Amino acid sequence: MSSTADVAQTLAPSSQRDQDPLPSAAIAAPIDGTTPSASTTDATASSALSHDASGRQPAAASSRAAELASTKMSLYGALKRFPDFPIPGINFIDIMPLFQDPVIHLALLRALELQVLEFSAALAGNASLAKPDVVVGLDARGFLFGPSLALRLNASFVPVRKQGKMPGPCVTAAYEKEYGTDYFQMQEGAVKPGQKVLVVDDIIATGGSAAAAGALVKQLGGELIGYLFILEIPFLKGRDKLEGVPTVTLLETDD
Ligand SMILES: O=P(O)(O)OC[C@H]1O[C@H](OP(=O)(O)OP(=O)(O)O)[C@H](O)[C@@H]1O
Ligand SMILES: Nc1ncnc2[nH]cnc12
Repeated sequence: MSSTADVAQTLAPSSQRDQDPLPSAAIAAPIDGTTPSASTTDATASSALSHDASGRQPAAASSRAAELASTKMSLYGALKRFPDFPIPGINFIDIMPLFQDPVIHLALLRALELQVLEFSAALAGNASLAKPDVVVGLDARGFLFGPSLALRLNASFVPVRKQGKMPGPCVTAAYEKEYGTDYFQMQEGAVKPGQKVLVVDDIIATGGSAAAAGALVKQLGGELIGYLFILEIPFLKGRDKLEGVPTVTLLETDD
């Protein structure tokens, strides 16, 4: 009899495709290859993202793109899938191996930073957009990298949790996901009215979880400036539920 480990398969790289941009200058992050610090500013990001007078990307931008492409290949290589988990018919994509090896873990965080910079670059100069004040991570896998990413972006981290896990007054949203119904909550006051919020999670499948989180952010008065995911399953059309909010994913697979 085969164990679940036996049926785990490494994901093959899928083709890259255009993705909706995150807002310009929305997210400041270190791009110079040094250890990220919490003092990175919008000015740091926007100067690094500027195109030169001829309209070409500066060397820093193209080397960032090359680094991102190569890192994505490594990340794909670490993912595994498990057919018929947690229920028959679901091809479960396991992101946990990304955190088992410190080298891959670091590469993931770096790739997330680079990805948001890539899309920020596409809209550089749009003054109405700003870096997030808050990174909101979804229970439970969004907690694995949300706080680390928030630190790199010099933003706060706030959780969205499954119902009944947090004390005090909460706002609640019901949602459907690929394999069932659930309820998400945020603590009242966790996001202040007018704060710019980036919602992050490991996977967007049907988009139900992410849409519910976005609804909670808006209920608290936050400005939802974007979504960021490690992996998208495009055939499930999760983006359709996100109402045109800028959405970035590092990787994708329909397999
Ligand atoms: O796009 P959707 O169809 O909503 O599916 C995506 C969500 O499903 C998974 O979480 P899950 O609810 O299984 O919880 P977990 O993170 O606690 O394992 C995943 O981590 C996403 O949050
Ligand atoms: N296919 C899938 N694999 C892993 N996590 C998921 N969350 C929703 N769908 C999933």
